[in-house]
Amino acid sequence: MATLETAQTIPSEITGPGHAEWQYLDLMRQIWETGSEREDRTGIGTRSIAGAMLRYDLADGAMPLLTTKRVYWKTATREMLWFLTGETNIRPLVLQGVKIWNEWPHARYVKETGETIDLDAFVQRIADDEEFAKRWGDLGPVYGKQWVDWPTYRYRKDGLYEKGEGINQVAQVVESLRDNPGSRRHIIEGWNVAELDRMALPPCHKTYQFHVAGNRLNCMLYQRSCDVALGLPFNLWSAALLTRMMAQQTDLEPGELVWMGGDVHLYLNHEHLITEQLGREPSGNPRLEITRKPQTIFDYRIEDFVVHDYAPQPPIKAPVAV
Ligand SMILES: Nc1nc(=O)c2c([nH]1)NC[C@@H]1CN(c3ccc(C(=O)N[C@@H](CCC(=O)O)C(=O)O)cc3)CN21
Ligand SMILES: O=c1ccn([C@H]2C[C@H](O)[C@@H](COP(=O)(O)O)O2)c(=O)[nH]1
Repeated sequence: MATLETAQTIPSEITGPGHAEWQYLDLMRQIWETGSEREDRTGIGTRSIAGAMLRYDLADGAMPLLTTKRVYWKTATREMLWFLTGETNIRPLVLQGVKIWNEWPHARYVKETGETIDLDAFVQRIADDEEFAKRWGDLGPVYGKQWVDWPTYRYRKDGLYEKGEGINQVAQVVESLRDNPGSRRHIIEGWNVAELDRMALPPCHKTYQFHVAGNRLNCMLYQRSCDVALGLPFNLWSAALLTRMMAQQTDLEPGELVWMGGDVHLYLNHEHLITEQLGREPSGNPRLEITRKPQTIFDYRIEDFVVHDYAPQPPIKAPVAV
């Protein structure tokens, strides 16, 4: 009875033309129809536009989780928890069955050793052989490292310098949100200019800024480069997830997620995905429940997250551009 009543009273803004997911689908259509075609680093080619913004209200557990294809939110959540550990080796992800970062270490291994090992065999070796993983599974000082252990240097009297203590930006932002909510400096930055050349990929979701409005916590993410078909569904989920965890830790209510993209593109070999997905309509309103309040932002576990009301349309597979 209660369910039926709820179903009948859902306002049209939520299920109909005003569904928040149309922002994503409209962006996809706009890029495909008007984007400028260009060659890109991966050699695949994209259609691309400069600058875009998406806004999602996170009140009442709402999440920007796409319903027009299945998004593997647990995979994205495991990746976020991995960032928060400061880890940059893919082995912990591999051991949890998360495959999204495998292509990059594999490509480096093949390039540097000249050995022709296929991706699955390489990944199996990362899982089985800790020493091998240490040597070949690292992505360099990517997100996790910069977020929780941004390197510093101390200058000595003799003119040389030595390593200082790393900076935990995530912990600092939790503190500043608690102690100085009105600050305009609640920023987590991944773009460490001096270390870009050692990263497998320079950060895409590079700048997170938090904003406290009353008792609500808003988050703005600037993403310099965005693979709209494969990356963005993950990036939206993860940014909203981080916002929710931050809000819980600072006793604030989740507010709005404002996503801003720089080079926002679709890969030319994703045409089948795009055509299929643009023929679908969003439906339903998935919600995230966090079942426990951990001691700190670094103590969340995958079991703490439960998604309700997620009945997506089928997944649409597409190759990732390496
Ligand atoms: N070209 C490109 N696009 C990206 O989105 C991307 C990169 N490179 N490099 C670094 C990370 C890795 N990311 C990835 C990589 C693969 C998938 C992917 O294949 N997703 C599939 C299956 C996911 C799964 O099996 O769990 C999907 O259908 O979403 C998504 C994000 C996001 N990033
Ligand atoms: O979280 C992510 C990580 C990566 N991407 C995409 C964006 C681009 O298509 C590539 C990165 O290539 P660059 O040449 O370094 O821009 O990966 C994403 O969308 N989200």
